[in-house]
Amino acid sequence: MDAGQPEFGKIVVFGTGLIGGSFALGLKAAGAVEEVVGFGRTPSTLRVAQELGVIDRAGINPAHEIGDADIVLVATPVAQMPEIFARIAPYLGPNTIVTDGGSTKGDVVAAARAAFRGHIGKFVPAHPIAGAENSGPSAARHDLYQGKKVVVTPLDENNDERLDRVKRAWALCGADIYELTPEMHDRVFAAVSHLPHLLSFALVHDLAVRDDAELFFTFAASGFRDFTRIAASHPEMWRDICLANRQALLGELDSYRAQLDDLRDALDKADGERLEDVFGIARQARREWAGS
Ligand SMILES: NC(=O)c1ccc[n+]([C@@H]2O[C@H](COP(=O)([O-])OP(=O)(O)OC[C@H]3O[C@@H](n4cnc5c(N)ncnc54)[C@H](O)[C@@H]3O)[C@@H](O)[C@H]2O)c1
Ligand SMILES: O=C(O)C(=O)C[C@]1(C(=O)O)C=C[C@@H](O)C=C1
Repeated sequence: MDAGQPEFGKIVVFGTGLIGGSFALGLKAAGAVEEVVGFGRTPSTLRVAQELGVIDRAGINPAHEIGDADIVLVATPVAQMPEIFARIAPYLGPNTIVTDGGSTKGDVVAAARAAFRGHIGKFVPAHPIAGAENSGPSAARHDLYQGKKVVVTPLDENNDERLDRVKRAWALCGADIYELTPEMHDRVFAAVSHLPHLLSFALVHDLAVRDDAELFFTFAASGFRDFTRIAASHPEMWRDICLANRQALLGELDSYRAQLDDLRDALDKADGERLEDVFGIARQARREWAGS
């Protein structure tokens, strides 16, 4: 690498929203990329992404953009990825590395294997553990990944050079890099991300469909705000995540229902000791986790 020369030449981003856009802005802020080309579902999103400086230009034909790209990041809802992988597979160049930002890994890896076949080593799966309830290019931030974790789930076919390039790109965005297997990843995030989103959507939905919903929302305060921030997240994205990881999520949901049944039983019996026990263990775990 020449002094003053960005580490990456061309980066292609499919899905220039919160996750893809923040990756592009993070690399730009680090002076680590020459050009960012965006592909989107709608021209208006790409126009906004370009106006905001998230991308330098919109791509028109993958056949002209993939072969000389250093990294192709696919950061669309996960159900869109199989078709995108199939579209770009014929055009991978000798140095092209494909990665993704999807919240689930088992389904994404399976889709990549089906599309890339003998070239699967060029696909390095990843998941930034950073985000927000906001979406689209206007939600993208150059510092979204600063001090946050990115989980890479390497494949046996990934060589060290490709793995290191993907890790390096995320590190340049300010992230700390971790590794899990795709299976372990999906089991963990079913519990600590996918279930909480499902519960938050469920609570707000339960209130929103009541005839007197307004009464409840009028008086809902900071506890409700904290519990439900993530219910403002993108429905399509969360539909895809829940369906993609539904086996692990069903397991976590069953375990949570058992916990609720236990609390219901304690309430029914006016068993304050049991309630305090559960609340106490939860409080300590939450405080230790949050460092407070
Ligand atoms: N939001 C989060 O907190 C978060 C965190 C980590 C990972 N993720 C994952 O990152 C991915 C993107 O999420 P996001 O929050 O950036 O969503 P987003 O809605 O902000 O951005 C996604 C973008 O993809 C575009 N898109 C949809 N289908 C497309 C297609 N077929 N081709 C090209 N572009 C397409 C959309 O128009 C949108 O601009 C998802 O897979 C999600 O699971 C999200
Ligand atoms: O901060 C938020 O709004 C998020 O939901 C971020 C969050 C999560 O923590 O669950 C959501 C999905 C991801 O794949 C990673 C991170």
